[in-house]
Order: sequence, then structure tokens, then C-alpha cells
Amino acid sequence: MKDDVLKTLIGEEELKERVRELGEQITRDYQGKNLLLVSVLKGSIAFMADLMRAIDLPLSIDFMAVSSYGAGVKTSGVVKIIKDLDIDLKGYDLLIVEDILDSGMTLSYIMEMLEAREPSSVKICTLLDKPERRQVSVAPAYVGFTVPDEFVIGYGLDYDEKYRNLPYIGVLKPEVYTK
Ligand SMILES: O=P(O)(O)OC[C@H]1O[C@H](OP(=O)(O)OP(=O)(O)O)[C@H](O)[C@@H]1O
Ligand code: HPA
Repeated sequence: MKDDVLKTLIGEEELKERVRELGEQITRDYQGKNLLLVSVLKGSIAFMADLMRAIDLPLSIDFMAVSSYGAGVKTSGVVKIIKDLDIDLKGYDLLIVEDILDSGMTLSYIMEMLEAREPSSVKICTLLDKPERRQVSVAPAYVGFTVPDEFVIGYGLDYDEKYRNLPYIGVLKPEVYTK
């Protein structure tokens, strides 16, 4: 698996430290609120598992699964809902937990869909932001790291459903997806 990684972009210790900082910030910002973390599967699993334990509040969690990339490195532009949330959102302060904000198609679609269900508030926490690729404007409240325009894998992020278990964020060798 390591042979397919061109370079490490964000190492394990750096990830851990930044997640801890985000958790502290969210803990401060959501005092007295009814926080519901919405994990967008599958990419956000590692981040969600670590972030929720870094937040010192009696929060709730729920999951939705969407997909727009299929087996490639470019968005299809069509966001498919594979699994919807279970919880009625009224009265909750939602924080959408994502692994990466790239074209913005996925998060703008999810934001609109969840806002229509009239929760108390909806904000975004994304581990990675790749602003050079943006097609639709999306404003995340929390960003872990800004990354360059390269296809990244690991810590939940996949290429063709693989590499999610890499414990750090790496750049995939272009020959893996061009072969
Ligand atoms: O800003 P965008 O260009 O829309 O890209 C971001 C989305 O792409 C990835 O999901 P993917 O569709 O690959 O599904 P996955 O989470 O199951 O990997 C990622 O997890 C985000 O949800
Ligand atoms: O760079 C990326 N890597 C993995 N999944 C993604 N989904 C959007 N951008 C990416």
C-alpha cells in the first residue's frame, strides 16, 4: 500500500494535534447548544471517530452516506444519497463532519437538504479544504488543513474504495489512477 503513496502530506501527529484543537474550539463554541454531529460517510469515519472524542459536550451523532466520485478522481457532479439521517433535526444545532471540501458539490447539496428540515443551525467542519478546485461556493465554519490540488488518500479518504485505512494523509501516485 505504501508503494502507491507519492508523499506524506499530513502526518499522524499533526492530524492528532489539529483534531484536538478543533475539538476544543467546538467545545467552546457549542456551550449550551444541542449539538448533533452529522458524519458524511464513508470518507469522514476516521475524522468523526477522533473529533467526537475531542469534544467535551453531551452531543448526539448521526450518519448519512453520499457518493459522487464513483471509481475516479473527478466528481461526477451528481450527489447520490445512499443513506439518510435517522434523527428528526428540529431543535438540533447541526455540525456536518466531512473529510474533504473539493468542488463543493457534495457539501452545498447536503447543506441545502438539511437546512430545509429546519434545524436550529447548520455549520460545516471539514478536515481538508482544497480551494483551488471549487466549483460551488461553500463556507465551512471549521477547517483542519488547506491542501493543494492533488488527489489525497488516507485517514478515511479513498481512491476507488481503497487506502481509507492509511493512518496519515498522503498524495496518491498519479500512475495509480492513470494506469
Ligand atoms: O467537494 P466535492 O468535490 O463534492 O468532494 C468532496 C466529497 O467527495 C468525497 O466523497 P465520495 O463521493 O468520494 O464518497 P466517500 O465519502 O464514500 O468516499 C468526500 O468524502 C466528500 O464527501
Ligand atoms: O482528493 C481527494 N481524495 C479522495 N477523495 C476525494 N473526494 C474529493 N476530493 C478527494
